[in-house]
Amino acid sequence: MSTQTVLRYNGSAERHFPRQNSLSEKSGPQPLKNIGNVADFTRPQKNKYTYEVVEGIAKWLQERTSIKPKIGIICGTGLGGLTDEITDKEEFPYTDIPLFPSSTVAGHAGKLVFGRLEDKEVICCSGRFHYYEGYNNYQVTLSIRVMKILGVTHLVMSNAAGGLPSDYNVGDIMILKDHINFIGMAGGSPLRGPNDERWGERFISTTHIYNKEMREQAKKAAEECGLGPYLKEGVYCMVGGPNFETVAECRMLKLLGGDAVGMSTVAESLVAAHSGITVFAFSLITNMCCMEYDDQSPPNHEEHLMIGKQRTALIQAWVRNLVGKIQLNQA
Ligand SMILES: O=P(O)(O)O[C@H]1O[C@H](CO)[C@@H](O)[C@H]1O
Ligand code: HPA
Repeated sequence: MSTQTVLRYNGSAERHFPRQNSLSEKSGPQPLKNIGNVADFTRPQKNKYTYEVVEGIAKWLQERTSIKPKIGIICGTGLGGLTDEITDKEEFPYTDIPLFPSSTVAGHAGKLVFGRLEDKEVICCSGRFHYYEGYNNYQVTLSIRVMKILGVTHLVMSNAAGGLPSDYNVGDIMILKDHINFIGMAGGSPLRGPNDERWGERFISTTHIYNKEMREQAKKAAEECGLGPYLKEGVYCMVGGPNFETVAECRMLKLLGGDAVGMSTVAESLVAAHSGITVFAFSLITNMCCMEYDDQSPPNHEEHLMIGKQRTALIQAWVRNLVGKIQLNQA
C-alpha cells in the first residue's frame, strides 16, 4: 500500500482549520441561543493555512520529486516562458496539488515546475494568484510558504507593470528597490492575524525587503546579457485591481514616488521576508500609465502578454545568469 501523504479537501474546512471554541461551548452567560454553529467572534481569525497544513502540502510534493529547491521563481503575466530554461523538469498542475488554488488569469499557466537551472535546484510557479481573482492574501501567498518548507532560501519574482515616469519605456525592466503596498497600508496584509512564530516574528522590518546584494548581481547579469540599456530600478506600487488605474490615480501614484504599478508581488515579498527568504523582484514594463485624459493608448491585458513574449528570450537569459550568481549560503 502507498505510504504517500493523502491531503485532500474533504469538504469540511474544520478538518484543516479547526473551529475555535464556539459560543455554545462556553461556560459563561450565553445571550444568543439557537443561532447554529457559529465561529467565536471574540477571537481573531486564525490564519487560513496552519503550519501543519502547509507542511502537508510540501510533504505531498516532496514525495513526488527528487528536486530539493533552494531557489524559488515566480512568473508574472506573460513570463511563463521562464520555465523553458529549466531542465530535468517535474511538473505539477495546481489543480492536482491538494488545497492549492487554481490560476484563473490568461498568461498564468497554473503549474509548479521543479528542476534545474544553472545547475541549481529550483521550483518555479508558472502562474501566480492575485487578490483581484477573489483569493485572500493567505491563498495568494500559499506557494511562498510551501517553498519555505521545501527549503527555498532565495526568491526571484517577476511581474508585468505599468510605467509611471516619463523616462520609462515599454519593454524596460525595473528592479524593485522598494514598494508601496496600498492594500497592506489599508489593513490587508498577508501577515494579518495570529502570528505563528515558526514562520517568523510578529513585527518585521521592510526597510531592506529587496535584497541589495541580489539587486547588484542582477545589474551585473543585465550588463552581461545585453539587457543593460533597458534596466531601471524603482518603486513598485501594489494596487488591488482588476481595473487599471484612472488618470488621477496614475498621477497620484507618481506624485507619491511610485515608478511602476501592478496588482501582485508585494504580498508574496512580505510573506517571504517574514520567513527569512531573500527576496528579489522585477517588473517588465508592459505599458505606460495614462497620465493625460487625451491619451489614446489605455492599457490592455492582451498587449501585456504580447510584450512579455517579445522580451521573453532576453529575460530568460538574464534570470538564468542571475540564478548562476546566487551564493546559496548567503543570508
Ligand atoms: O503582476 P502580474 O501577475 O505579472 O500581472 C499583471 O498583469 C495583469 C494585468 O495585465 C495584472 O494581473 C497585473 O498584476
Ligand atoms: O498599468 C498597469 N496597472 C496595473 N497593473 C498592471 N499590470 C500591467 N500593467 C499594469
